[in-house]
Amino acid sequence: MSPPEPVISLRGGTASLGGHSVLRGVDLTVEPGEVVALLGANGSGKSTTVRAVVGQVPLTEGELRLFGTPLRRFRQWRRVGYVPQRSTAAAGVPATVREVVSAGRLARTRLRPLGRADKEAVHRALRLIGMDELAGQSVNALSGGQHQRVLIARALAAEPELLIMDEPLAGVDINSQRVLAEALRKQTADGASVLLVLHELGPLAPLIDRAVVLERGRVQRVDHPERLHDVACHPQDSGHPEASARIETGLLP
Ligand SMILES: Nc1ncnc2c1ncn2[C@@H]1O[C@H](COP(=O)(O)OP(=O)(O)OP(=O)(O)O)[C@@H](O)[C@H]1O
Repeated sequence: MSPPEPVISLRGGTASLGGHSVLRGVDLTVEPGEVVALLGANGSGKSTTVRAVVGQVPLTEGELRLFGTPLRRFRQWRRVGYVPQRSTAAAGVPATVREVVSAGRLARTRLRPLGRADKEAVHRALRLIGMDELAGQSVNALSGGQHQRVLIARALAAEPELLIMDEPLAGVDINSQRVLAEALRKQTADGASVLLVLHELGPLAPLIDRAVVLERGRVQRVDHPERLHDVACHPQDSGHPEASARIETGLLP
């Protein structure tokens, strides 16, 4: 039997934005069930890499496959959940938390009314992310961190096999970070694969199988869990006093 195809396979990904070369030959693989973190300093190309993976930034060179299918032929977007870098896309819309999270089912329902399975998936996502008590509240009454959690719940409601999140911890307090870590642990236990852009690993550290560190649009290095765990959890023991600061920029010693 041949091994399963990687969920994401990017080879030599090259892209330009506004006439500037932003990705310069990025290789990135996410195997089924893996949790991969993309780290790196501001402007190193993390968001552009994930936007290329979801087809929002065209590659000028390189090859990208999702679930084994070249991107140009890939149509199964309901298998992919994407949470963009902190956005207020839902603000200003006269909608409740539940309604925004229900939008995560659109790729499955195609504007048909939500069925029982859809409602259950929405309820599960709200509970997973600790927003069930706020389900009936207007999204305009939410704080920035709560907003971020709603967008994460919207992605989870789609029950994606691949979850891609760009800085999901930004502006989210430590308790909510733990809630998110637990939600992700459950997703991966159910077989989901995850690609995360992070500045700090925080409570997500134990979940991460591999960290790909970008520098100026290239992969600078790939780190494995033992090392990540040591540096994230015991920076003072790593022999590098600035280790905890460095992990925030992806510049591990
Ligand atoms: N729309 C755009 N037009 C021109 N340049 C852009 C555009 N978007 C991003 N860039 C540039 O591309 C480079 C990579 O940006 P990107 O957002 O991918 O970095 P990042 O690693 O995600 O950074 P951060 O940690 O700050 O979010 C940066 O130099 C940025 O200025």
